[in-house]
Amino acid sequence: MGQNQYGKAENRVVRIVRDGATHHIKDLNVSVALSGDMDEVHYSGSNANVLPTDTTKNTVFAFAKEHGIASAERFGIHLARHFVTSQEPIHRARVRVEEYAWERIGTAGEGGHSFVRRGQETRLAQITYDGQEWEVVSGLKDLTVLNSTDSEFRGYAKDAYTTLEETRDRVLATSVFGRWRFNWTDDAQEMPDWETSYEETRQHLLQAFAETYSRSLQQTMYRMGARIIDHRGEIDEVRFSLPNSHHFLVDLKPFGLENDTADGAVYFAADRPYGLIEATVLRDGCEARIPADLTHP
Ligand SMILES: O=c1[nH]c(=O)c2[nH]c(=O)[nH]c2[nH]1
Repeated sequence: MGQNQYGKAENRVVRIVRDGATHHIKDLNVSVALSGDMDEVHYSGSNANVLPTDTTKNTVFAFAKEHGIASAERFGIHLARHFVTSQEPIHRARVRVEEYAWERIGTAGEGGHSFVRRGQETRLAQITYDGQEWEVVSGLKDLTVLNSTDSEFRGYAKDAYTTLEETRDRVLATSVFGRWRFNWTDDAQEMPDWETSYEETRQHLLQAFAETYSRSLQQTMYRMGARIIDHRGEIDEVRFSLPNSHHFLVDLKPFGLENDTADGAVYFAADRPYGLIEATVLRDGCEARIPADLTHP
């Protein structure tokens, strides 16, 4: 018997808090994975150590009511602690959360109960607890960004199969899948403010994307990670997976039209294949722990 885990995946929990006529919404997709003393479950079929996945599902919904959802991370911490400390055979809990953002329609008060889904990105959080140490990895996916200039790609290695033309002015676009690991690992440490941390980290990432004069997506990506490490002391590791969403200049010569970047051009936005540029950026002295090929949930 090798590594094994079980739990209920993708519990879609929506919590509404009423503050008079102004309502607040948290919309999560929560996946629980438990592991521990489970060999017999697989060998003999004894379920004595198995807390049903149905129970883990119920716990997610009950905790949303009992404890509220201050943040995806806080909620995941509550759940992981509960499973590991209340069930002797469970030695480790991993809670993955996707959070969907809602934006108020109109002002709080009159339109205080009307929301429109904010489609920019999905927020991610993964909380792992083994009874002693915490690991919190937060992040986001599907945050699509584009620079319409200040991006070049030239001076690269060439061989017999190279046809790509060098460019000093291209569109740089990607859909950010980023994760970052916190150095909060112990209950004795002061917990970060998860909501502020998320908003600020997201902002640093966007700012670095916008402000970097790019010689490659690799360089831009490194700047995004380095800016987070420089400004957010609670984060030790950032991992990015960035598709290079190629925008090719269309050849319009057959129609007697020049299609030149300098005075605004027409591009073909190709969806595949795409370059896939990935890296981990680390604080000095820290080790990489976010698996390179981790996907969600
Ligand atoms: O930013 C880029 N990095 C690459 O490694 C690469 N390769 C390529 O064909 N275009 C690009 N662009």
